[in-house]
Amino acid sequence: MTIIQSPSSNYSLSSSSNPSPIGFNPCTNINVSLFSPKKSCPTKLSVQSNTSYKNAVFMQDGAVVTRGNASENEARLKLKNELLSVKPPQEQKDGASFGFENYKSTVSITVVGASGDLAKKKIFPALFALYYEGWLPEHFTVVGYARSKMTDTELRTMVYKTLTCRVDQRENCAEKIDKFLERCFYHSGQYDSLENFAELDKNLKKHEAGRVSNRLFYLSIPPNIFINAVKCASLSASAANGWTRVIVEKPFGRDSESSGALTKALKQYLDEDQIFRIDHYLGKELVENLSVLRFSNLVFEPLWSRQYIRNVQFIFSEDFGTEGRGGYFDHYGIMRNIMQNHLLQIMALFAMETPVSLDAEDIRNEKVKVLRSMRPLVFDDVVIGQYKGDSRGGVSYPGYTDDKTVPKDSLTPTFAAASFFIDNSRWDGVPFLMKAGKALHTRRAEIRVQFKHVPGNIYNRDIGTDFDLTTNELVIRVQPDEGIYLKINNKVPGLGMRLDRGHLNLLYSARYSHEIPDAYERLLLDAIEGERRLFIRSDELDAAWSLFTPVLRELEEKKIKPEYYLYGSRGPKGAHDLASRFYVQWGDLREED
Ligand SMILES: NC(=O)C1=CN([C@@H]2O[C@H](COP(=O)(O)OP(=O)(O)OC[C@H]3O[C@@H](n4cnc5c(N)ncnc54)[C@H](OP(=O)(O)O)[C@@H]3O)[C@@H](O)[C@H]2O)C=CC1
Ligand SMILES: O=C1O[C@H](COP(=O)(O)O)[C@@H](O)[C@H](O)[C@H]1O
Repeated sequence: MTIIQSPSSNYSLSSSSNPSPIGFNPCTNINVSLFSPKKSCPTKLSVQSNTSYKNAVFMQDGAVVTRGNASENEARLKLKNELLSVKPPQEQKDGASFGFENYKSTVSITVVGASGDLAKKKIFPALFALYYEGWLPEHFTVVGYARSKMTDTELRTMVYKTLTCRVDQRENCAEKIDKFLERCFYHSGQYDSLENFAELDKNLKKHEAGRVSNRLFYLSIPPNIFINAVKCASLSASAANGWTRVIVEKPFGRDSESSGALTKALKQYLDEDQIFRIDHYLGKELVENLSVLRFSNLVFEPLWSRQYIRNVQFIFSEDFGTEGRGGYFDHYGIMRNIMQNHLLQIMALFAMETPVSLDAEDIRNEKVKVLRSMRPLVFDDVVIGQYKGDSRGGVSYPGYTDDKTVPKDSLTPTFAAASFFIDNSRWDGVPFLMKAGKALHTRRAEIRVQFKHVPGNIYNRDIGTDFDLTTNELVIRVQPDEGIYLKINNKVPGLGMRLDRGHLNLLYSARYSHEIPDAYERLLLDAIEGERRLFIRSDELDAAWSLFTPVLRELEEKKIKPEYYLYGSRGPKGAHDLASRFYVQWGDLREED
């Protein structure tokens, strides 16, 4: 039995399914019911389905209101979406009939900056994947908004070119694409025009057709126009009788001051709980799994402290440069682009205490505590690098400053390594190392946990002299080839006694047949459902900037020259020197690791 409490009303949604406590069991009947504490409201809405889900029955107070095909997940979702937005009769505009139709709500998703790179690359494909898999509410509309002139048909053609059926071997992809595109519309307007947003409002109302309207605005535009767009969306196009939420893309400023100013400006027009600051790394499957791994496995949680862990590493590398985005990148650099947000967020999740519950506020409270317990970075904790051109095997690779949008004398780091300490009782003295770089030898993102050596190890003489080789290491590979593996020492089979290092390996592609959803799918769905757990709260953001701002300022004021490294290499030597100060080796040094 699960109970979902509606954040916006006094309703709770309970669902039960027998006898499958975990996961989806296709051979069960399900009951999903809504209980309202207010007497004037219907007391029970439910769906019952037979084993094939062919003829699910949706009921209100025991009377059948509709029938239809439904899988268990779809039925749950449908009821959840439908019922959580129910308003008691006195709050309904017409105040009269209270049939099932009146509870129906709709979600309008406006992609602001629809003509841009992120919208095409990530947002439209993610929305389609959600639609394809049945996660979007029954009534939804997607509206692209930008200055470019486009018709609905032109938008659809543009979106169509970005869509693929993410889920392998699934049927009806073309049909689903057509159906999805029928829900997509375009509205041209300026980002700072209240009038243009008022026209958008009219357009949205047309599609919402009198239903309870919920509106999500995805700001996929350059940061200098965020505030204008938020102002116009909020003043001219907020939902009249449902929720209004805004997803804001990074960068959230470039230091404590600018971030604080952005937050202040956003809060002139929105409440904090309407702002969804996206960090797409929090939507990645393996990052989502971090808490599950730790808090639901007895074998890990007791080891998660200074007592057993020697150091923790957060590693991000890309095997391509800034190609095409150099202009944007040069203003921010790798520390703002990857470390201050993606890696730091993962680190906070990794190191937090057990939250009181899985509620967004409980989790974010714990993350803030970690961030506030960390020592701000100082100059000596940081190594910076910049890639230069190389040619190998007849191919030439451009240097960072060869990018036409980058100033020739740019000192912007494309690589950085840094060491952190969390001054609390759990982590006192444990180095947390981060490195992030572009144009390196490989593309990967991972968390590496290196454990302490076994004290008085009776097998020492069978191990050899390189004790680092015997370190137990837990690797959480966020991408690519998602997986979790633990390096252990093992006896080489045979009559002698020789140890080597083996991997206990949970490779996702071998274990799970489902394709892993893109991070944007999870985050968009969460925003639609009002789930804030994976979005950044303003105090988290402040704490994150406090850690980085002093050192970023010092690097820039002193015009510190980055250490150069070749395109496609493993990055500057300084990163190794930084780690060795703590008697640590980066775990990704060896190819087979
Ligand atoms: N692209 C990516 O991979 C990522 C992007 N982001 C963030 O997402 C947001 C959108 O990124 P992206 O799609 O790459 O951005 P784009 O540069 O592609 O801009 C999006 C749209 O905004 C409009 N626009 C661009 N520049 C201006 C301007 N100076 N004044 C007014 N309108 C402008 C254009 O639409 P029109 O002219 O039609 O109005 C453009 O199509 C940014 O905040 C970015 O930092 C974050 C992570 C990754
Ligand atoms: O936020 C950003 O992330 C991407 C890397 O994201 P991934 O999901 O492809 O790993 C990075 O390329 C970009 O520079 C940065 O702004």
